[in-house]
Amino acid sequence: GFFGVIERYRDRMPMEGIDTIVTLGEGSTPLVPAPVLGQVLDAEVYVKVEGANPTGSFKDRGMTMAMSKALADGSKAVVCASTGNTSASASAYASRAHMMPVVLLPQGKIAAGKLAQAVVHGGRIIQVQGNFDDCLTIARDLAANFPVSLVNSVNPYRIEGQKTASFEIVDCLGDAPDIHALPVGNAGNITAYWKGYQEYAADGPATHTPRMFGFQAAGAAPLVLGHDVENPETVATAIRIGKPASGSKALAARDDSNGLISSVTDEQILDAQAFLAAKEGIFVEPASAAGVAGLLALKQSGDLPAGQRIVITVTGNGLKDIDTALSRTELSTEAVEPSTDRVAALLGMH
Ligand SMILES: Cc1ncc(COP(=O)(O)O)c(/C=C/C(=O)C(=O)O)c1O
Repeated sequence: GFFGVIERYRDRMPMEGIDTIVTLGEGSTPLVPAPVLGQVLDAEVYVKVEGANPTGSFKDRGMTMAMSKALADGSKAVVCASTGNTSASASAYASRAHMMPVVLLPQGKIAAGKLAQAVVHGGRIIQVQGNFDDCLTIARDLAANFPVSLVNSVNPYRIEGQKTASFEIVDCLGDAPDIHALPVGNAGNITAYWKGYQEYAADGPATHTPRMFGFQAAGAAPLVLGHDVENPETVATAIRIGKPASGSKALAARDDSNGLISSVTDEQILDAQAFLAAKEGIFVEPASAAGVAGLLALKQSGDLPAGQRIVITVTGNGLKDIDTALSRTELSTEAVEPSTDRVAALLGMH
């Protein structure tokens, strides 16, 4: 029947005090084999397509839990800072729960698709003249001083919901992969995956945990540099974050899993986005391709062991940010009068 991630993994979720589930049927997303990418990486590669969630990103997994808890707490409004996908998801799930979404966005740095989502769901949208980190500081202050629930990934219920992606991967593959690669911004998602894999290895069907490979954009890589980045810059606006709220947890996931957190350039990110679309038929927004870009770079430098089973999470749907995707496309469209012969001729069909 109609179910989301809470119903599917209810016995592993903190349901205390929650009796109404706010859900849009999130989760159960495709785990797509990527043979072309596997060939290049000399690995067995699967892509976890999180853009297939109801609002087009992995945030929905966390939002169903955070919104259900906010409803249980009697909140009338929720607040979040966002680079776009959290606000899109919070707006949808808050509307579903008849709560007022308040979203704080870095002025002028949000992809059009994501802004459109917050607008149509009727969120109170405030563009802050600063970056995501400034927005998060304000959101946390508001939640601390006013009766609104904070639904950023510092909210543990977000992490609880997002860990379900690891469960799905293990349930599908029969065990954990050797390596799990994904983008890292505010670092909630890598924290959630690691938690899920640990839980499933402790008392679930997994016999081991994977190495966590996180990738940041070179212009927004505080976890690689070892210090905050005051003015993060990247075309991958979703991960244009300089002070990751879950940074210490991400470093723990890296160390405890014998993994790594590295950075990739905007060029590498956009090349990976184009590769995925052209060679595997998977269209993701720029930040989502950071994991693919990172693995390609590791292979290039001889730092990727061969023959591994690798899962790469691509975090958001390509439709969120079509301007960036189209900004580089060499392929031009062709116009022709309405005649089959003309079209056939254009296509070289004789
Ligand atoms: C497409 C996409 N890919 C990767 C990330 C990084 O995840 P985290 O490391 O858990 O932050 C985000 C994050 C977005 C926000 O932080 C927000 O929407 O406010 C994203 O939208």
